[in-house]
Amino acid sequence: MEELIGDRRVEDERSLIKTPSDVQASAREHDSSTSTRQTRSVQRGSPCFVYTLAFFSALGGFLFGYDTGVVSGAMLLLKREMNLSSLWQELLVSITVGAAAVSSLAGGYLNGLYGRRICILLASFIFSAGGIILSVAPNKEVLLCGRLTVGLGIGIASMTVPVYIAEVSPSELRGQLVTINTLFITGGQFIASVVDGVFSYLPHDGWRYMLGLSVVPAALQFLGFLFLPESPRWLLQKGDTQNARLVLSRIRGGVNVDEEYESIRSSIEEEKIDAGEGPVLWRILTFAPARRALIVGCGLQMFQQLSGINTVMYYSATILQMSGVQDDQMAIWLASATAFTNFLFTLLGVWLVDRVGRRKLTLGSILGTAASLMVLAAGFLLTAQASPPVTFHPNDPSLHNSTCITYGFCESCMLNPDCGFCYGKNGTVVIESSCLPVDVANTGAAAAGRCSNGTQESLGVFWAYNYCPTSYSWIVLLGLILYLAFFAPGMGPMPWTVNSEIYPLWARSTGNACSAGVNWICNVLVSLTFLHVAQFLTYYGAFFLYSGLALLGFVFVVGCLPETKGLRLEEIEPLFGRQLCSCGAGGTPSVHYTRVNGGNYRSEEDLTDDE
Ligand SMILES: O[C@H]1[C@H](O)[C@@H](O)[C@H](O)[C@@H](O)[C@H]1O
Repeated sequence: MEELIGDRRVEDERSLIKTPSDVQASAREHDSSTSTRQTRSVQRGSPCFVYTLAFFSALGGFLFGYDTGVVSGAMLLLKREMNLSSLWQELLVSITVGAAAVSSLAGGYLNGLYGRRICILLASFIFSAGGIILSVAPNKEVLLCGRLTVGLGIGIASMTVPVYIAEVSPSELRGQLVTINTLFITGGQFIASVVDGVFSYLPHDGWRYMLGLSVVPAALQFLGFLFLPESPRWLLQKGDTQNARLVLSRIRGGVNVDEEYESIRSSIEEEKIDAGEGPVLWRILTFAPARRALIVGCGLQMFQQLSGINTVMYYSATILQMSGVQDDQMAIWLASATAFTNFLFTLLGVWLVDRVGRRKLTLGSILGTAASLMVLAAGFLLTAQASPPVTFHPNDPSLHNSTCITYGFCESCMLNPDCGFCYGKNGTVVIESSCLPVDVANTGAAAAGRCSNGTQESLGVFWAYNYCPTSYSWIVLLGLILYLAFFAPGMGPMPWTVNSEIYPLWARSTGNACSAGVNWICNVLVSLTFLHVAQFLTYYGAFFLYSGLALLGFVFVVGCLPETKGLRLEEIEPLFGRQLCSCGAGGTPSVHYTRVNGGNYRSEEDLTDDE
């Protein structure tokens, strides 16, 4: 070991011999000292340029949100105009998420090799090409091609943008600026729902505008990034020291960047030794602190999706319909209201992240998410228990072969996606109710019988697809609002923010690629299985399940997520020097990684570290 320490410079050693508790103590110091933060900002100069960089990069987040959000409204029109079967509808929705999963993994390799800037340019180019293909598509095969193309863009953007923003931001603004990316994701989802609403009134080709409009932000981002710089950390890693210093000083508003530059440079020197030999993923898996960071990063992304955000968003229009909004045209605007609430509460997250820190924000958010899911589930449970019986059996011979007419209660009827509940009302009491097959081209009406024109309040006929009339809808609505209020500020953005900062530079691209891949894979899994889970466990069972998974996530965060607020990216690695699932705890670590100018040397206790 002595030989290894050898002739390296002593000053590097001083800054790098840190135990995890030292680093956490420095985080706490930072926490308590607002004046330090202010002094740091003054030293850093105006963050105006950094905000510009964050804005143009976060357009990638906007496109991620827009392209995943816009498809639901576009599909309503497409299925009629192109006569799409449900298999084609599912294909068009899930191919984008599937392609994002694959390209986020590939994005790790591209990021390491060509840099963040090239990857963002590539993503915006792909987004533009995808938007053009979608807007001119003559048939469903070309549409599929376009959806696949935008998915490739989303995957690359989703893993590159947070990394780029984290690497250009000063530490005291990093949390806020990376979280702005998630604000743009939810903003993109909201704008997509408004665009869906506006163009749904066009009799023809409305979907072309919905899908094609994404070209505008994509082209803006492409043009912007032609003039914006590469991440100074990536430049330094590639040995381009001159440009790295220039870019850093430009980003920091021309103030003296010697200290920051030196700290990044010496950390990169250190990492050359940490990094070892072989493929990066292998090196991450065999180097304990990087491996632990990867487990924490992937775990957070997994629990984000397993808490059911995309299911709740998707199901929100129905939840709101349950609460009494019967007008079908309204459904699309109701989805906008949910998307707006998600956006609004993400804004709260931007405000909180550098004030309360990542750990507290995530803990509060996931606990509240679990509790709100229980409220949602309880609402569905009460609704199921009070489910109205089927009392009216229509004589129409075309219905005799339908399984829908075999159901005795609304609950079992609505759990079959081919059926809906048609009923009348006497005050608040449901009367003359039947279970009828749904019109496949328009789920707002039955295929035959009294409800074949959908709900007609003037005639006293009501059509409920996917839900049952209930007086407990207020509990479900309360659950939905609480869910968004808790999820959006913490569990929505924190997995992206934390992942952008916990890996050492040599492992950052690959670490983010893997965790973004986990996010997309879990996203596909949850959305593809939701209807089956609901049929098997009923809706309340499904939401109780998500709530249980969120509680599991809470335990994971309590044990494993260290606080990274206020620390420089180079100061974060030692936080993962202790055994996994004691990262969150204070006190003296049982395992020491002593960084002596170049290596993380395992102390004796570490030999027992086998997480
Ligand atoms: O962080 C985002 C955000 O919360 C979105 O609303 C959600 O659709 C995405 O899946 C998630 O990754």
